[in-house]
Amino acid sequence: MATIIDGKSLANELNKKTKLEVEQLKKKGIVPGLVVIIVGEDPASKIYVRNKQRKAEQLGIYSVVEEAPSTISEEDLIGIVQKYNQDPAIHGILVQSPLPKTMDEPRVTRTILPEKDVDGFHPVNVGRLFANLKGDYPIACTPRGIMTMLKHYEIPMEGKNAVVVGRSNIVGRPMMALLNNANATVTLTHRFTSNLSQYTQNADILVVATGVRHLIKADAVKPGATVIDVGMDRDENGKLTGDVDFDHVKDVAGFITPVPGGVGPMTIATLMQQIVELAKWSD
Ligand SMILES: NC(=O)C1=CN([C@@H]2O[C@H](COP(=O)(O)OP(=O)(O)OC[C@H]3O[C@@H](n4cnc5c(N)ncnc54)[C@H](OP(=O)(O)O)[C@@H]3O)[C@@H](O)[C@H]2O)C=CC1
Ligand SMILES: Nc1nc(=O)c2c([nH]1)NC[C@@H]1CN(c3ccc(C(=O)N[C@@H](CCC(=O)O)C(=O)O)cc3)C=[N+]21
Repeated sequence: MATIIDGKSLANELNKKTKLEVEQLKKKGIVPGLVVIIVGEDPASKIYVRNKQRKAEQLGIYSVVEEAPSTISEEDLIGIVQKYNQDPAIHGILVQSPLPKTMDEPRVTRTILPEKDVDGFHPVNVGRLFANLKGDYPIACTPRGIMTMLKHYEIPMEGKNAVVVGRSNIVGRPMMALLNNANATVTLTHRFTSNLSQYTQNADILVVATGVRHLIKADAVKPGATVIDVGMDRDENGKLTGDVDFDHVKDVAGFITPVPGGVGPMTIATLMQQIVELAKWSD
């Protein structure tokens, strides 16, 4: 049976380090500050935002939640972002995704100053990542958190076959770049990939982020592979589950992340890590 990658306990460790960093910064008179901007009333989004705020407060990070109605205009939303661009108490700005369909989400993202872009979604930061630039810049939290897990469990990446399923700007694309920068041979697959399992069966590292419940079954996984499940799906009883058929894949894989308790907590912990880094870099 596979080793279960314990995202929750790794996230706890990372959060402890972050808390110490916050204490150090406070001695220098810097209080890391985060604003989460949420548009509309989606209950799932609201829960995530509340979780982020609670975690920030636990770690001593100053945290603001800005709730806007779904009827807000794009100009007014951009106005809110600009207000926090100017606010010296705020080091990280997160606009919760997705925005209402009528909005040009990339345009809103571009309005965030790259040095306050805690999600790493601004094209300047995406460009830095894709060019594998060294130096200090934010990176999308979910893929970065996954890299932290892979490193912690000493999963070899160099020269390995990595397959990413899903190509969103939040997960799949930055994941592709990070694995490539770590010298894996990366294949990026998506909805139009024909014969998906032909690729996944060849993966030493398989990262799945589609939102399709149990898309990946045991016969699609190479024995001994590392399987990272980003999906946050609901089964017929409303229970949280992933894009990977965990109960069967765990008998084939070498390492596997559970849902919940895998990638999710690492995403939040990485977000906290990155606010503190942004605060440090702004000094
Ligand atoms: N735990 C965490 O921290 C996070 C979890 N999530 C979860 O991860 C999942 C994915 O999120 P996100 O990346 O934002 O999703 P998106 O909906 O933005 O993207 C989904 C991607 O999956 C691809 N896809 C859809 N169906 C298939 C299929 N049958 N075969 C192969 N590829 C397919 C799509 O392809 P195409 O581009 O061709 O349409 C697309 O690239 C969701 O469940 C989300 O809730 C997301 C972010 C963070
Ligand atoms: N601008 C922006 N940045 C994001 O990082 C972002 C976003 N928008 N929109 C939505 C997705 C989703 N996302 C998750 C974060 C934590 C958990 C998480 O903590 N999950 C727990 C369980 C939570 C539960 O029980 O419901 C777990 O997997 O154990 C899940 C999903 C961040 N996202």
